[in-house]
Amino acid sequence: MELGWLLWGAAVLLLLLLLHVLMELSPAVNFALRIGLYCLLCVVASALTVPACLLVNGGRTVKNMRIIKTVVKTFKYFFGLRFEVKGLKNFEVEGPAIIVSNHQSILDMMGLMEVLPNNCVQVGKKELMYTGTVGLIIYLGGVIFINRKSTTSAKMVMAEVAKTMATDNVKVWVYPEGTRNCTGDLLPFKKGAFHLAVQAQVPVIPVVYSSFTTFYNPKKNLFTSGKIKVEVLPPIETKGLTSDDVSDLTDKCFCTMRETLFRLSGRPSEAKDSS
Ligand SMILES: CCCCCCCCCCCCCCC(=O)SCCNC(=O)CCNC(=O)[C@H](O)C(C)(C)COP(=O)(O)OP(=O)(O)OC[C@H]1O[C@@H](n2cnc3c(N)ncnc32)[C@H](O)[C@@H]1OP(=O)(O)O
Ligand SMILES: CCCCCCCC/C=C\CCCCCCCC(=O)OC[C@@H](O)COP(=O)(O)O
Repeated sequence: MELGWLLWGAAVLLLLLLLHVLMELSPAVNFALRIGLYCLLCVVASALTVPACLLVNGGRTVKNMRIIKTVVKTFKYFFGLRFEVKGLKNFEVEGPAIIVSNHQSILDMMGLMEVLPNNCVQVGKKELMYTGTVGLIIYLGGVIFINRKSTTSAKMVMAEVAKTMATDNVKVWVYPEGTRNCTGDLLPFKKGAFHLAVQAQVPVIPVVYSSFTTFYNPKKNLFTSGKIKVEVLPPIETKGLTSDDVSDLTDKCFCTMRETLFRLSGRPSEAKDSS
């Protein structure tokens, strides 16, 4: 019996040593293992957090986000990530608001939880519901699911959210690029978030995360430790705006966020580029 345990111990040690050597030798193995660890953490942490959410809050509610946030905020220590946050005071608006931010990777969930204000739900693609325990925890957290393949259905869900935001007093977090983009720049913004803000007559609060490209790049199998700068920008008011103003509002927000992204990432702005 004792020899059996000893052999198991030796086997585990050998495996860890082998993984370490492979990680040192091959960037691809290093990347796959670190992403694998992140996914495993998400799956295991979700499985443990589901019962906590059910016991404390009884079912699907935005209040569960507080529990999820506490858990996810510990993940950064596994990957040597640091966050430098500025402008949290800008979240302190009276009542609901639309929060928009850039979306670079599945790692964004760590940055999201670093600054997430109370009573705030995210808009997510419906496919996330089918990711096992992760889908379950996201459902319990009150995430609003949209079908990106059907504009009509997505618009209907957003219109419903515009109606209930005020009564439920929730903030809604939208990734206006609509998909992940880790190029160090922004994709053109979809207009859903801005229609929502105008329909509900609530401010838009932009949040910008510096580019991950110095420490995370799937194409180059790069995933090391790193620092992420986060800035919560002043709210953009929408009182009195109509659907005719949505394009201008979208453009204004895009320009402000792009300028901030370049500044935070130490990249010269377009204006400086051309001079
Ligand atoms: C324990 C650990 C576990 C971890 C736990 C972590 C928990 C947190 C989970 C967080 C989940 C985060 C998930 C992130 C995502 O999934 S991002 C992807 C999904 N999100 C989005 O796509 C949002 C952004 N997209 C939009 O806003 C789109 O506009 C959308 C509403 C989806 C529609 O898209 P699409 O079909 O592509 O159409 P267009 O955008 O091109 O629009 C077409 C025309 O319609 C007009 N429009 C759009 N919306 C509206 C509206 N609400 N009302 C009226 N009109 C609307 C739009 O202006 C276009 O017309 P014009 O071209 O302007 O004439
Ligand atoms: C029974 C099924 C089991 C499935 C197991 C799947 C396990 C998944 C495990 C961990 C994943 C962690 C994900 C954390 C949440 C990430 C949310 C996110 O970033 O979604 C991407 C979405 O914004 C945009 O998607 P696309 O860029 O358009 O694509």
